[in-house]
Formats: sequence, C-alpha cells, structure tokens
Amino acid sequence: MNDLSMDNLNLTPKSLTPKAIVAALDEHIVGQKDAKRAVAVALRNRWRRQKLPAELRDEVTPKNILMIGPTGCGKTEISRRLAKLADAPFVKIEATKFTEVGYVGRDVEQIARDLAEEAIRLEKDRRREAVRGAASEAAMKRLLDALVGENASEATRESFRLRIIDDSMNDKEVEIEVEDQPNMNMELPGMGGNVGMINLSDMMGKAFGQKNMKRRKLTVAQAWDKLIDEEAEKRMDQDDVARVALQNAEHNGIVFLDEIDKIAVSDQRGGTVSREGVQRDLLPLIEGTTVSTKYGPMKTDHILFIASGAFHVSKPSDMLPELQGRLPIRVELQALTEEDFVRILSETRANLVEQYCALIATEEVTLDFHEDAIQEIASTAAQVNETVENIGARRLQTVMEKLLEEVSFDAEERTGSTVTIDRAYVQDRLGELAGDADLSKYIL
Ligand SMILES: Nc1ncnc2c1ncn2[C@@H]1O[C@H](COP(=O)(O)OP(=O)(O)OP(=O)(O)O)[C@@H](O)[C@H]1O
Repeated sequence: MNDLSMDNLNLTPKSLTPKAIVAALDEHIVGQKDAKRAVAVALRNRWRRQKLPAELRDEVTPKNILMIGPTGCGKTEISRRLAKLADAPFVKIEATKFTEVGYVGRDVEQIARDLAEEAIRLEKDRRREAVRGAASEAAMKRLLDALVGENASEATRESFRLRIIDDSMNDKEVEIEVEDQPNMNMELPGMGGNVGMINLSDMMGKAFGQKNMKRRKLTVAQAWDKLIDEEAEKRMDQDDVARVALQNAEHNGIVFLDEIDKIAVSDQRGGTVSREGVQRDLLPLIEGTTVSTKYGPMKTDHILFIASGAFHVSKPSDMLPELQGRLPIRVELQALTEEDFVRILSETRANLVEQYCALIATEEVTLDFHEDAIQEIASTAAQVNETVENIGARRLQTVMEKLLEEVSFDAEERTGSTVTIDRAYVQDRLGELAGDADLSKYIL
C-alpha cells in the first residue's frame, strides 16, 4: 500500500495514548488491569506503525494477545470497547464453531469476510451522516409524491410534510415504489464459502444501470426508513466504500477468537473436524494470508487477533507451537469478587442499576436504590456463582432481572410513586431463591 492510500484511513487519533485508552476502558470495566494495558499498547502500536516509512511499516505485524480468564470476567467487553474507541471493525467468533459437523478447512476464511462486512457497515454509517441532509430531502419528495401525487398544491404537500415529521402519520399505509431485493443468490462452482456467491439481481441491476423497482404497501414509518436508506445508498460511491472499508479491515480490524482453549486439546470425538485441524486452519489467517471477499482480495497480516479462553482443562502450551508463537502476549484476567460486583453496579458508566432506573422512570416511577441493596445484590450474585456455577458478571443480569421482575411488570400502575430498594427488599425477593441451589439453577 502506498502512502497516499494510507492517508485515507481513519487513523486512531493521536490522543488515544495507552493511558487514555486504559482510562476510557476503566469507565466501563472494573479491574483487569493487565488486559487493559495489553490491548492499549496493541492499539497504540497501530498508530505508531502508521507513522513509519512504508518499507518498515510492512514489517511490523501486530503482537496478538491471548486472554486467559474465567467466563464473564470482561474479556470480550474489553476487546469490544477497545474496537469502539478506535472506531475499528470488530468481529467475535467462537473457535469451536469450526469443529462442528459440516465445516471444512477453508471456512475459517469466513472470519476475514465477516470482518470485511463489518468494515463496510462502519464505512456506510460514516458516509450516511454526510449525505443525510440530501437523502432525507429526496426521500421526503418521493414519499409526498406517493401520498398526495406529484401535482398536489404546495400547501397540501407542506401540510403532509409537517404531519410526517411530527410522526402523526407513522401508521398510515402508503403504496410506494421501492427497490426490490429478491436476493437471487447463486453459488459459483469451484469457489468456496461466500466469495462464489453472487447476487444475480445486483448483477443485472449493474448491467442495465438500474435497480428493479417494485410497488409495495408499507406504513409511512417503514417507507420513510426504506427511502432514506435507498437515497443514502445512491449517494455513496459503492466502489470507494468497498476500497476504504477493505483497507480499514486490513489495518484496523480486530478479531476476537473466543474459546480457543477448547480447540487446544486433542480430539476424542469422531466424525467432527479435528481440533488440531482447526488450529492449523487458523494459522495462515493469523500469520497473514490473502482472502478473497466479494469486495476484493483482503490481506490479514495486520489484523489484530485477540484469542481468549478459560484454560481450565487445557493449557496454552497445549496449542500448536506455531499458534502459541502467534499469540505472544499473554494476560490473565481475574475471577470477579463480591467487591467487584459492587463496583460494577455503582461505578461503571451506564451500569445495570442506572439502566433499570432509567427504564422504569419512563413510566414515571422512581427506583430508589440504597447502598445496602447494591451490597446485597453483589453478595447474592457472588453466592450463586459459588454454589451453582461461576458465570462472572453475567450473574448480575439474571439477579437484577429477578429482583425487579414485579416492578417491571406493573410499573404503569405505579405512576408517580417511588419504590425503595434496600437490603430488606433484596432479601425479601431473592433470599429464598439464592439460598436454594436447585432453585437458583433455574431462576437466577
Ligand atoms: N470486569 C468487568 N467489569 C464490568 N463489567 C463486566 C466485567 N466483566 C464482565 N462484565 C460484564 O459481564 C458481561 C459478560 O462479560 P464478557 O462478555 O466480557 O465475558 P467474557 O470474559 O468474554 O466471557 P466468555 O469467555 O464467556 O465470552 C458483559 O455484559 C460485561 O459488561
């Protein structure tokens, strides 16, 4: 890639120093300092690499990361948040998926194709912003034409326009001409996976320079969404979208490979694709290869791979040596404690307590959480994790849902009231359940 095309990339901002990245992650994720530092350095190294002269830049490959830690302790969350910070295409894939019946070696390339799709989605979102004004103007014109006819007076059009804008026509039906997407996919023989899939309708549309249009009955709200989408797409140079998105996937993409520990042990089952085989298939992708996608060839050399697993049964050293070598940065994440749960519920941004308060507040009911209630919820979650199964912070979700089940169900009958949630309330709702391991297995 030459320097010029590199300039088109959305570079990670200079201000995203490792410290700034860790600070941003701290807002959402409690603890796990080592993992945060490792991903922060990996991201910064991308920015550093982009500053290098071309010949050196190509030599610098990402130092992929292996996260070791129990389920629900923040491995995915850290990686996903990192990608969001960097505005980077991100996909999460379970490594075990490739051991299932029906998969063949080359299917791991689908990971790169999924990343390309994600990059396309991001790029289109970015460009949609830029064309929003023109697209909504054109969409409104088409919608008004369909509702009142092209020859209606300006006054009529204006009065309909205002009613559309203030949402009062949302449920009214309108018959309108929109693009038809029958999805006539056809697989090209001899080309594996999705590359060989071509969309016949797309192709015919391109050949004749036009899309198939079809009259459909939609609600005004549905028609508006569809028209905005069509008008925005029309205003994007699709070839340029594909080119920039592919570059972005190649240089900024992050692949999160979950359950890598499950493919590290040798096979006992017959009939399925061997786990060692999957490791071998993954290798070229991680080492760097070129995968054909429907947007063109995509190099995987500079994609950042974050592999993760609990490694309860297997050890990282059980993986193929080549794969171990490709995941040189090892970080351990800690199982979450009761204190961590308190912090997750009270210190993280948009935490579960805030979310529930906001949801119930839409019914004009106030949830007044006392500190001792948070402590009790955390202790209940920790207790159930210990007695039933440790699912980490995910336990907080089931516990909170159960705790607030009743209020959530009849909030609209309590308009104007305040529900006090203190330790006694939590014990009253959850005490019996949490104390009974058999019940908790199903309910909490
Ligand atoms: N340390 C943490 N701080 C705040 N929230 C957390 C933390 N760990 C996990 N969570 C929350 O718990 C949920 C599950 O976490 P996550 O998906 O990161 O688990 P994981 O470690 O990747 O587990 P798995 O290996 O099973 O995928 C998410 O909603 C996440 O926000």
